[in-house]
Amino acid sequence: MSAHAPALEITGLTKSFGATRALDAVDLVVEAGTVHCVLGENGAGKSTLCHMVGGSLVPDEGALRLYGAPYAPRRPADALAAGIAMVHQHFSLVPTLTVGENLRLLRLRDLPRRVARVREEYGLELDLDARVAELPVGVRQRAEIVKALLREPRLLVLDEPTGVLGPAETDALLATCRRIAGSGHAVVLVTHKLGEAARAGDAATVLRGGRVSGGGPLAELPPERLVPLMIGRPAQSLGAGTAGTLGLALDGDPQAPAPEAPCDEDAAPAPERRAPGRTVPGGTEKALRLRDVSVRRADGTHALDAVSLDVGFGEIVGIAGVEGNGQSELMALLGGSLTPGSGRVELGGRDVTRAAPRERSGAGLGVVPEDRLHEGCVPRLRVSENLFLGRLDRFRRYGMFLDRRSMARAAEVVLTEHGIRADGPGALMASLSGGNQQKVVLARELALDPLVCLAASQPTRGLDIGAVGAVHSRIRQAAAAGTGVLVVSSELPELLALCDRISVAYRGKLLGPVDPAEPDARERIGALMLGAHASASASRDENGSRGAPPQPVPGGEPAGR
Ligand SMILES: Nc1ncnc2c1ncn2[C@@H]1O[C@H](COP(=O)(O)OP(=O)(O)OP(=O)(O)O)[C@@H](O)[C@H]1O
Repeated sequence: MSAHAPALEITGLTKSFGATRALDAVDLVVEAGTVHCVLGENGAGKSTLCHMVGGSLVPDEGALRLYGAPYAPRRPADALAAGIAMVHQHFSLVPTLTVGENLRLLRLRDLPRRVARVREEYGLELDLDARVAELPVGVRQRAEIVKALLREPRLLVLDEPTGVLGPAETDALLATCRRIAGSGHAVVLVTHKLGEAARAGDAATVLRGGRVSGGGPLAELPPERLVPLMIGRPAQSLGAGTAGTLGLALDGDPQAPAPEAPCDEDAAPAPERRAPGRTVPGGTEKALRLRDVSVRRADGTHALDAVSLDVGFGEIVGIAGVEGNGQSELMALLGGSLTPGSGRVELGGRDVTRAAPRERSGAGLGVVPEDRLHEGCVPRLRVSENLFLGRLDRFRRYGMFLDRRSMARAAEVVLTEHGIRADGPGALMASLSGGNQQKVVLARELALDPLVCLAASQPTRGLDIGAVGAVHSRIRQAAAAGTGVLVVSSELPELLALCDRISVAYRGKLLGPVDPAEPDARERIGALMLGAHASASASRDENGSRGAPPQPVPGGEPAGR
């Protein structure tokens, strides 16, 4: 190892998958003692690059050097042996085991000491006895990060680690990155959030269509310069709501007209903020109604505790809250994978409490789950099949044969409309980049006919800065057409920009609601997230009935724990 050699030096890295050139002669230098951000739109090649550094993919061409020495990993074990730890977009923990059992699989010496060190040094807490399958994705992600840090790596590669983390966890992780860099090691951080890059990064490389479109020290790359490198249009073309969701403060006019080049947002124009309270006549019926719904966990604690919630036709209702306060169970309940112990779920006045998932989507309940790869799509099926999952009968001839050609044609239209990058409708879902998989699931659920209610968890998680605005526009359009929309999000700016009202999940209850138009909405939601009841009305539940007011606590622990 040479004293001044870069931590990682990549030259001419090239990788193709069939006809898709995912990376094309990419050069990148990560200096030791720095955090290097890799930025770029969905499908730009960021994960492919991480996989090659981590040894799970072998380049077609190009070379890597690690701290000055040639480095050519053929498998993940080679990367581990070289002192590289990876946190990928998709989870690697075994879901049926506990967190502790998963960590023991690493066969590291001194495991308890290492766990204690990571806890103390980085402030990353973990319940070692919790079963991974029962953890919210944010906590699972934290476990993945702890697992990587236990190896005390000299290069840490994080592929979009903060998407599933709450604000406090994100802060802790970014501080962790800085600490690793401060100790002379290096971090490669893939993110869509320019605010995070600016806070934690020293330098950046931007990829576009598999090539390097620019880069340099982040001090010299303000958003005005980075955004065009990433998406080929100016930063001002992103609306203020989109910018907020991405943790990006934009100078200048956020409502500046979009450029002439076609883009996702052009395909779905909509105002940045909708008029509140718009409803479609529907009598007293609601698009979605939950009444006194309770769900218990295996240990007997309440994941949902007598929750009542109404989503009117044409209304966008947000659910904020620290992850682990019942949001996952609420989504599982709406998707039909969880049946409540008591209570009732109605869709447009129809009882769907015990309806199977297929029956629900047939009745007009669109669900975008938080873990779309495992719950929202079938990775081994084609993109076209995933787009029309549950509605394949539409393409049957004589009641049995699938007309694949007309299905592919219909899928092509959706891919273009939603700006989904895939090697055609026949590509396997597993071959799409994470952001493009997300777009497929959203496109499918938005296309339900009828669409009475759309329940979406973290709808813009993992999407690039161009796609976030397009998804917000589509959600507003669906509401304008009369669909009731429920958005569960850990991004408060996203909820404030989109919703007519916001409730807060806290220990299995829904507190509020809060009107996002109120000047102190952000503070009130923040207080409710910590269990405080910001005002007398805020401690009413969604029915207007008063529940037992929660006691303020120093931190939003998971429900019932
Ligand atoms: N195993 C594979 N088979 C076929 N194509 C693939 C495979 N893996 C990646 N690709 C393609 O390579 C391109 C780059 O994908 P990659 O996952 O690296 O993008 P990304 O920048 O990480 O995107 P995102 O921000 O959405 O995660 C995409 O067009 C993707 O469809």
